[in-house]
Amino acid sequence: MSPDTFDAIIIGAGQAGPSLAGRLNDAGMKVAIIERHLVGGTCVNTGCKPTKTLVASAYAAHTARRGSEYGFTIGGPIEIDMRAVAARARKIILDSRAGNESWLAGMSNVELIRGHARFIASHTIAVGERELTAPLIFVNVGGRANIPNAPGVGEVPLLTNTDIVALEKLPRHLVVVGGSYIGLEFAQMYRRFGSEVTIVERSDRLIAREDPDVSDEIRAILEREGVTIRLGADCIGFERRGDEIAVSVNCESNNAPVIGSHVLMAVGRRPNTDDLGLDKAGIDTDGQGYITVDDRLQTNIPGVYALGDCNGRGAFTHTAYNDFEIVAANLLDGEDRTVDQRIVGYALYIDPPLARVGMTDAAAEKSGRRLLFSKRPMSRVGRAVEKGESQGFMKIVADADTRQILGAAILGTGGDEAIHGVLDMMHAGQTIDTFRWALPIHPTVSELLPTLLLDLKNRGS
Ligand SMILES: Cc1cc2nc3c(=O)[nH]c(=O)nc-3n(C[C@H](O)[C@H](O)[C@H](O)COP(=O)(O)OP(=O)(O)OC[C@H]3O[C@@H](n4cnc5c(N)ncnc54)[C@H](O)[C@@H]3O)c2cc1C
Ligand SMILES: NC(=O)c1ccc[n+]([C@@H]2O[C@H](COP(=O)([O-])OP(=O)(O)OC[C@H]3O[C@@H](n4cnc5c(N)ncnc54)[C@H](O)[C@@H]3O)[C@@H](O)[C@H]2O)c1
Repeated sequence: MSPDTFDAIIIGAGQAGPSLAGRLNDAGMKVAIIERHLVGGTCVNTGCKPTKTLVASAYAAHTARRGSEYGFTIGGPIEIDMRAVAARARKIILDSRAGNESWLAGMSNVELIRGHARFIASHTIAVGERELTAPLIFVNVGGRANIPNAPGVGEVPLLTNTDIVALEKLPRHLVVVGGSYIGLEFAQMYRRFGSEVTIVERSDRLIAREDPDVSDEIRAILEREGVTIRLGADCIGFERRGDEIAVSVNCESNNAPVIGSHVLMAVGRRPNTDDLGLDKAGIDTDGQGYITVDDRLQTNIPGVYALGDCNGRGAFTHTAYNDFEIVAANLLDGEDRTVDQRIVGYALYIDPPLARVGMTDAAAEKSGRRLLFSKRPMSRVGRAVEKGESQGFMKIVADADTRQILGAAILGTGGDEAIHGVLDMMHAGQTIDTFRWALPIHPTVSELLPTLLLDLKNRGS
């Protein structure tokens, strides 16, 4: 049987694949896009979309409970209907997935093939009985929750993001293993829905890739809402206790386990590359299974590219999408775009959100530059005070010699939007002296960014 020939094959219909299919289709190329599970991938079905939808429900409930602070009362306690909450998320998922599917169906040169794809040679893919070949192959297979090999794994039910976004029952006590993006978003959300929540984190602080002041403030925000935090959990293990699960935190016998009704595992992701036949194609990976790519996202095999979470160069929807933009610009528009040109920002959607761009203070200090710092509490941001949401702070670190912004964090209301002012200035290569003269709108969180720049000082001064 000779393989079906295409101009391009895309494996995975997540955050890069469908957009790339669209561009290749418009260029008149014959394209196969292969999806083994749900069109839209993680973000649409079990990641960003359902999570942010659930965060919105939790925020509404939290604000309703704070009614008296705003001058209104609600006739009775706030009751959460988890079936209705889950149904709202499900609708947004299904609408988005259907939108993606009809978009792909409308591409006349693109065939969507359902099934698990694996390489059988460097430019040949098998899907079930069918074989396909193309000079260009784009791997966009994403990742899944990593479940570590700890005592009790396989013996007790453990939830991942896939299960928890569809939960229709309120846990009595949710134990969240991992205090980073996934763990923190679900921890606060479920506390607001009414569960008892404990975060169990191995490191000695939450979201340890951020600066310590960010970790400390996030901890304080969560503790104010009644989330229990157990840090330094270096000996995770699970055991059934009747209907509940005992999660051991430390191995010392005097350290009591946490007893929960449900356990969410949020200890990182692993790439979906172990069942892809990469060895048959001779495609290199790193020690953790991420596909090795150059700055133009090409693997060691010419014509084979890896985009999105599976290349280890980003772990966000916007980095996956930007991978598509880079590859499309280089192949179709005659541009020369590279991954190292991008300045990455991201947001952690607790409330208030943490928005970040560029370097942390710690990374800036390590770089050996002469630095300027500025920090302002959200209690001195009028818009935050007026909204009754004044927890957190905003801060910027800049290079004292080049006068360029190196990084910023806004842990505060509206921070996920306001950070783009900094991100855009950094992208445009502008200095603090240009940004300082931008005329912002009052009252906004962004209006304090120029003021923050005026306050930049050496750490000692
Ligand atoms: C709970 C959660 C919340 C998140 N929230 C955010 C957020 O707010 N903002 C943000 O930027 N990012 C967020 N992310 C991360 C974001 O979802 C991912 O970075 C993004 O989905 C990566 O896109 P991708 O295209 O690389 O992979 P995916 O979206 O995972 O898509 C990969 C696709 O490939 C398919 N596939 C895999 N192997 C094969 C195969 N062999 N054959 C055929 N098909 C295959 C999969 O079924 C899947 O559909 C979140 C993630 C999680 C888990
Ligand atoms: N808002 C967003 O953009 C968003 C939201 C959710 C997820 N995501 C993406 O999903 C990815 C995965 O998120 P994540 O939070 O699962 O992973 P992560 O890699 O960001 O953090 C994992 C956390 O688990 C801890 N940990 C690891 N092993 C442990 C153990 N045995 N016991 C206790 N703690 C342990 C780590 O110290 C770390 O704090 C992120 O890289 C992120 O890009 C993004």
